[in-house]
Amino acid sequence: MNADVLHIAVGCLIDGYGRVLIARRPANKPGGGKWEFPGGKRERGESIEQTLARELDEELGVSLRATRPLLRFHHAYRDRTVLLDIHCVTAWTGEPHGREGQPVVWCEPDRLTDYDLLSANKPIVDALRLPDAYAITPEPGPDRAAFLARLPALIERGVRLLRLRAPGLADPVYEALAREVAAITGPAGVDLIVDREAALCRRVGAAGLHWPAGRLAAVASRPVPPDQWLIVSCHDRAELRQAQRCGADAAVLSPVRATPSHPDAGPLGWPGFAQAREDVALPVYALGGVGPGDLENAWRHGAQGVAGIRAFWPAPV
Ligand SMILES: Nc1nc2c([nH]c(=O)n2[C@@H]2O[C@H](COP(=O)(O)OP(=O)(O)OP(=O)(O)O)[C@@H](O)[C@H]2O)c(=O)[nH]1
Ligand SMILES: [Mg+2]
Repeated sequence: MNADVLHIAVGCLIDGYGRVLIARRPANKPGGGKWEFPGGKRERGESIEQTLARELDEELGVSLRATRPLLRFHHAYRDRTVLLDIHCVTAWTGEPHGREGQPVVWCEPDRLTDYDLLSANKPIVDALRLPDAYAITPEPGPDRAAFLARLPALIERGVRLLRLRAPGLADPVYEALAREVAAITGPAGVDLIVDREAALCRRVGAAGLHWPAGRLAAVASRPVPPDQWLIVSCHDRAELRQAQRCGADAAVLSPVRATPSHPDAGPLGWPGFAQAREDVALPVYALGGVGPGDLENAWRHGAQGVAGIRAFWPAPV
């Protein structure tokens, strides 16, 4: 690693209510007065896990018990470049407090944007707000009532992010169905992600838009406002990087394994997945022959979580 790059261990403590701990940086440090996730610089001879443990002890007075990687990316500030190595911390001992006199706050992920965070932290906030599963619908088929009747079971299973994928439907038919799906998912707190036009996303009251990488590359600017998700389908590192440049919030990278729906696409495998998503400042879901049972493995390979159709979609009721 370049010696001029500061390697930083960052810890996102998550409590039993799903809240995250943030701290206010002292005025005399770079980015003073802004909010951050606790952490600090790796010292010579330390592993990044050791740095994380030391920094969270020094800054918060806690001992780590369970962590997992969340994101890892470079960010260039005007005066310094950092490699942020971000981990979720889900178990610890000790009561976290600002040991260096810094104010600390427990914050719901959706409220993090109310705080003036360090400017590198946008992807971290997105990763904390997004769930670890992204469910995608199969083609709805001719019986729309039967299709809609399967949604409650999906919600029951804890799905919080759902893409309505129906390439076989004409635009007006798709839009009408999207409204019906939104009427079920909205009250249940599920974020519905739609395909097609950004204006359709607004009209049906969806939470965001899903586009293939090529479509995003062809427009001049991000097609949705900051309060709607923009999730992009990618198949390699170049597409992920481009999605990041074009202002995407998250990506789906596929196929991890060969699937019946895409038998000809060469699978990435987990090492290929990890390599392609390395140093991309976006939460990236793994797609293609994976499901909830792959979650731990997906995290270890740099994924936000798993995405899929078959693995999530309940059997007909
Ligand atoms: N801890 C932390 N650092 C971050 C975050 N985001 C981000 O860009 N950084 C950058 O990473 C670097 C972290 O350095 P730090 O000041 O926390 O380092 P430290 O705890 O070792 O402080 P020290 O220099 O007083 O010993 C800073 O340049 C900071 O701007 C974040 O969320 N948490
Ligand atoms: Mg620090």
